[in-house]
Amino acid sequence: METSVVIVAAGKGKRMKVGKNKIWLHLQHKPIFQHTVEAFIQHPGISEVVLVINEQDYEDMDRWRKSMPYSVILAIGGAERQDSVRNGLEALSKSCTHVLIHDAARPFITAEQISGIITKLKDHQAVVVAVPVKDTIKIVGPDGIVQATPARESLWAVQTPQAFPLSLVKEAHQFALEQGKAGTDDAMLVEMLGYPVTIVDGSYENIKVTTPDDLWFGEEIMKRRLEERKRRK
Ligand SMILES: Nc1ccn([C@@H]2O[C@H](COP(=O)(O)OP(=O)(O)OP(=O)(O)O)[C@@H](O)[C@H]2O)c(=O)n1
Ligand SMILES: C[C@](O)(CO)[C@H](O)COP(=O)(O)O
Repeated sequence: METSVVIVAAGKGKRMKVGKNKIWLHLQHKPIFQHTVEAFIQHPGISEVVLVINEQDYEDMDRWRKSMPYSVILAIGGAERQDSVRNGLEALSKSCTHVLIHDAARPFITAEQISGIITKLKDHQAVVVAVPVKDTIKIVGPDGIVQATPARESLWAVQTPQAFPLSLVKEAHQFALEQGKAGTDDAMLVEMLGYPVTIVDGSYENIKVTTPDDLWFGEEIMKRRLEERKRRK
């Protein structure tokens, strides 16, 4: 089993409202995407890292990559996240058998969570990190009227990483492309092929930095983790 990671960083960051791709914003003096890349690069279970970026970020990203003491493969993203993932999968080396797919915008992923998903992948087809939802979720119609309230016990908020055998996730993306299907995560495309997807416990800290309020929350998480690390030394 040779496991790689595809980290997608080719979004626009529109909801962050800073006029540029949010992955360049800093948390604890480091760009968001660098925290994410380092979580995987330092993990013994990960063989290679493919970072999917915007074409217009290529020059800056190439400069950043050359200044780092580790190797990252760059690939160019597409219009939607699904297109970026597909391009990233194509950039993986021939020896790769399994892949984790992760959002660059989730820099709080830990080594323990990466290990957990890799271990689970040894005897499951598809594995996603998720947490039970804390709020009551309602299905609301376009008229603003509540249509249903699903039982909370069965609702999980799904995060990344999501992990798959490479051949399976490639087949799922190819199927979606041919059928014109879109999924908001990669597991959804695998579900369309009829394969079971298994949950592994995530963390409420593994947020996707999406809106401005996520930045101050993220700073607090990073600061606390750094202090804990210092205390342990
Ligand atoms: N065409 C796209 C769209 C998204 N992403 C990546 O997918 C992850 C999750 O997407 P999201 O947080 O929604 O990022 P953005 O698309 O950048 O945000 P927004 O929807 O606010 O523009 C991010 O790491 C983002 O860079 C990508 O690689 N290619
Ligand atoms: C893949 C994902 O992070 C799982 O929660 C999420 O669906 C990405 O969503 P977005 O549409 O890119 O915000």
